[in-house]
Amino acid sequence: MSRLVCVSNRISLPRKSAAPGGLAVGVLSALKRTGGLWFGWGGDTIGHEPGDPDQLIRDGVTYATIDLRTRDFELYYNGYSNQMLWPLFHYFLRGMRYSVEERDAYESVNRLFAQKLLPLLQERDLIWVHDYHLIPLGRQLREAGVRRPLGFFLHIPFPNIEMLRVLPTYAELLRDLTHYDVVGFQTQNDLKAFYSGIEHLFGAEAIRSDGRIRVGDRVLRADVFPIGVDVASVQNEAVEAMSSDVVRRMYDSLMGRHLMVGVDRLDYSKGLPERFSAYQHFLETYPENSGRITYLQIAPLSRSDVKAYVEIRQALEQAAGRTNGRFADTDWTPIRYLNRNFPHSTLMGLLRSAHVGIVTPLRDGMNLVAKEFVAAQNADDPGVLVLSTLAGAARELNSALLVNPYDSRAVGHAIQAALSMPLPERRERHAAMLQTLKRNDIASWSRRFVEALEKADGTDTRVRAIGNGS
Ligand SMILES: O=P(O)(O)OC[C@H]1O[C@H](O[C@H]2O[C@H](CO)[C@@H](O)[C@H](O)[C@H]2O)[C@H](O)[C@@H](O)[C@@H]1O
Ligand SMILES: O=c1ccn([C@@H]2O[C@H](COP(=O)(O)OP(=O)(O)O)[C@@H](O)[C@H]2O)c(=O)[nH]1
Repeated sequence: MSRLVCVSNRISLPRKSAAPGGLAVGVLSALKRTGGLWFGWGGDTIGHEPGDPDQLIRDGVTYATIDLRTRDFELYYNGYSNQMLWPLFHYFLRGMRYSVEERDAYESVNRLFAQKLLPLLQERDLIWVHDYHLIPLGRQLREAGVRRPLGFFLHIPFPNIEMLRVLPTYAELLRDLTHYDVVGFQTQNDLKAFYSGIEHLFGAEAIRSDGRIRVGDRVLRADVFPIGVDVASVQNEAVEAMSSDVVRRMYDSLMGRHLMVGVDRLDYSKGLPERFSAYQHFLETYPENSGRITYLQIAPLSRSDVKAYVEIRQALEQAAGRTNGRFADTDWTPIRYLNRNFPHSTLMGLLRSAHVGIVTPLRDGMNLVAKEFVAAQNADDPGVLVLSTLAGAARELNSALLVNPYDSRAVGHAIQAALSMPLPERRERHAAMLQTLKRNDIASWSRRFVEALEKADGTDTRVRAIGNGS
């Protein structure tokens, strides 16, 4: 029997409320199914010298955390990961900057992760590395002698070679990815973009007719593994949260108005200023909605030390203030804008209470909130999802009202269409999306990826599954 080892920059410890990020939600669900080890940065402390990992065991999952030095946090996390790779991979060249010092810190923090992880590894482990912070980790582990199957999953979009080439070290990045046995992406588009890079660097002959990639004596599998949600658990959370104090108070405060909800980390890729403009456009074009709709935007702060995130925060405060200043009445506030995070279960209740779920990122790897909105609905009287075509989730949720997030007029129209959609159409769209979500849920995401890793191993290494989840 093998053990699953997940590695990610940030991990979500069970004693804390879940970190507001899809990666943490997804990895935790995967590990709860199979058991295993989750290794990474504890997520909220910096400044300590990284020693031996702290370990905590809960329900078959071992959480092993290390600290990050302040300088590493600055250069590796705020710098290279979030001011170079994040904007580049989301096609925002404007917010991007390259620094050799940050690139070196990225490399050395990956080496630190490899060094601290190595003593925890066991003979039959399957190792699954997550996301852009840790691309070089596979090579580092190979250099340290690890021969076990190594998988990598990218939670964010992968840029086409014409965009990737902007990165001075794009060739190293592509080469690093070839040290894994399985490389997974959210969508077919991301996979195609990866192939464009492989072809550019190694020639078309590196891509075999079965889609596998051959580089030197290594053959790897690249494929699409769209992350999903635990539909039953979201539904249960949502139903239970409806009677919680927070959701009831919010519901009562609506006084019968329609509710539109958005939930996004405060990140420029989520398209919040454009969404606020679209809402303003909607209020101007359809004035009959004045006083009859409340837009609740939950936007927990994220990466607050990075300049672009400070700027977006200021811009949004002003935009929300402008809309409320212009349209509010003595008994009505058009936008309720909250910079705080909520427990996952409470959020599911808020999503269930909404007539409209608004998810309009300018670019997003997947967007789990879009999937959770659908899963949380009452199937007899479901709300309507307005979804950006530029979110990975749009590939599967094609019965949502799909919009271009830059087109504020179209988004405004979609909000109006959502509010006036007849019940039979709402049910039909919701049923189609729910079926897709059930077919491709979080368990099938992790099962498919782990099976691909097992095949890479070639021996009987099947991962132990806890309970009867799989
Ligand atoms: O850890 P942070 O810097 O606070 O950021 C939170 C996470 O954001 C990103 O999430 C991505 O993964 C989701 C699940 O696959 C996906 O739905 C979403 O589109 C992505 O943006 C980031 O990729 C994670 O590494 C962060 O932990
Ligand atoms: O206050 C919050 C805000 C978000 N989330 C969760 O964080 C995840 C966000 O994932 P998504 O893929 O939508 O975006 P990301 O933040 O990872 O880019 C979803 O599961 C949300 O339900 C949460 O639990 N509490």
